[in-house]
Amino acid sequence: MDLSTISLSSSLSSSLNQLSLRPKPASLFGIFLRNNPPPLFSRPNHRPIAAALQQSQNDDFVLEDVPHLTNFLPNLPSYPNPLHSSQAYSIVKNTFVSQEDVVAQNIVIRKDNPRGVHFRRAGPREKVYFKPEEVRACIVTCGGLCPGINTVIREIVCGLNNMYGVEDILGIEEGYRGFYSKNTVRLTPKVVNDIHKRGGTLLRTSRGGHDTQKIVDNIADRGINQVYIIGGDGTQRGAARIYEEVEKRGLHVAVAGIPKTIDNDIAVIDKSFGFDTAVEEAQRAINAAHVEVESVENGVGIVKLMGRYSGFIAMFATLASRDVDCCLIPESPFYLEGRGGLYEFLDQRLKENGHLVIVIAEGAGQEYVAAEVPAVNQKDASGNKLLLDVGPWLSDKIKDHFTKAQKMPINMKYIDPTYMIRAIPSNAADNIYCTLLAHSVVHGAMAGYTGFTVGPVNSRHAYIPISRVTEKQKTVELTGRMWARLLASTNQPSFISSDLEGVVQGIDSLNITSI
Ligand SMILES: Nc1ncnc2c1ncn2[C@@H]1O[C@H](COP(=O)(O)OP(=O)(O)OP(=O)(O)O)[C@@H](O)[C@H]1O
Ligand SMILES: O=P(O)(O)OC[C@H]1O[C@](O)(CO)[C@@H](O)[C@@H]1O
Ligand SMILES: [Mg+2]
Repeated sequence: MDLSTISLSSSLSSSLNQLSLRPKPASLFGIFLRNNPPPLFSRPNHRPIAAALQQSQNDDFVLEDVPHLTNFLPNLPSYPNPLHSSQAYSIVKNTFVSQEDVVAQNIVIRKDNPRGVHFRRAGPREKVYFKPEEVRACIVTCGGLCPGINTVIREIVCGLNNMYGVEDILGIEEGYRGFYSKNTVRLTPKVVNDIHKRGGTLLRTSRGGHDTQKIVDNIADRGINQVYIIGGDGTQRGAARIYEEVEKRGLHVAVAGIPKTIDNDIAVIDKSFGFDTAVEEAQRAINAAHVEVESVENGVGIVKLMGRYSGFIAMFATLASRDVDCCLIPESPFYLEGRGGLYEFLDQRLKENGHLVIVIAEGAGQEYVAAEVPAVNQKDASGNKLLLDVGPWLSDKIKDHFTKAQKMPINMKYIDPTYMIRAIPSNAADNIYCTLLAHSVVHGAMAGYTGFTVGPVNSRHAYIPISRVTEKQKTVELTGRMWARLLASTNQPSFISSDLEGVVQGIDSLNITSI
């Protein structure tokens, strides 16, 4: 295959760019961090952390710390954590997380490896920086829907109330613009009691409308002193700007982000809440497609799943199903014609089995669709590029191939369950996950941390600088074992020609860590 005929999809080139040619020794990295802290890197305000940083001079232990209110309000008083007298927590052996407890970002290391990046462990601290009776908290939800948003809302409200005795909790309606264009709603354990059984968000959501000055003016005017922001990468960028403005104004306000997106494209954390529910629900659509196509002659099923820039839902739904013959994702190129192309594969698979199922992420193949339909280049209210609909495009291309080129009629069944999958309530596992997320973020804000997000890093919840989760979108690693497992399970072509394969393998053999 002539390499020049494969225009590297933007997602493939970004995948290959993932493998940066960065020198290994983390001591450079460690020194880099200490001398060039990320924007929200705070000066340590606790003796133990300073000691840890001192320690890092020796063994490249790097703490990516999160800001604390005392960084810019040094005389802020602290109080004993009310959990000291909580009946539920009184039997817990180590109720409080030590200031020295950190979570390692890399847990597969070798004896001589530097210890690398660590984050503060999430959880209750001995001291809090808010009197419960003085807390006025608010919760806002932004961006696309995802299973579990209501569970996070519920557990923030119940966590604040049951663990810390906080009564004054407000809901901001319809995303960021709700701060300055809507009345607030009061949230109590009674109001949120059963919302976890419903999909969507009790507070409604929106895109666009982020006006940092107007939002912070409103926070100050309303006397709000804790802000819980549930949203994806865009929302968290907005949360960072709110935190920076709050710090600039010297307000006693904790700003905390809870990462949310069905695409699971949030960096650093193991996975985003609702992702497992979405993968589970996608099985119903894939199964329906498989039943349809195996019940007719030459049945071809296409199921389009969400995944604007990252193909995690498509990849995991395919691996879970085992009824999928080909999975197409934004990160991996594919081409239709010629040796090793999709048509060749479909011809062969239809001859072998008489039916097949394709799963395609909505962000896959955009450059091919754009080559055939007038570019729209429209953006949504948040500035995200609107996708061209690759599902019907692929369905038509395959139908044309078989009816015109192969003179063989096929039975095409196209299913688009994208919104069905993200509008459902979270499953049991995600409900537990959402509860831990909500408790972690409440403990963090009460302990005076701010400008942070929260999530599991190697399955231990940690406080992560917002800049870390927004610096890049997490994408599927084409040279990773999970994608290899997928290729082995579907037996689909890799669509990476032998010429390019050499390049990708070469990068791999240099044992370059992908960022
Ligand atoms: N760079 C940014 N700075 C400030 N605010 C932003 C930024 N990017 C997005 N926002 C705001 O965050 C909110 C949500 O952003 P967006 O629509 O991109 O969804 P998201 O949070 O990325 O979630 P998802 O990807 O799951 O849909 C919007 O109100 C948008 O105005
Ligand atoms: O919610 P909207 O504006 O229809 O946008 C849909 C997009 O939102 C997401 O669900 C999350 O970003 C994407 O997977 C999808 O492309
Ligand atoms: Mg987003």
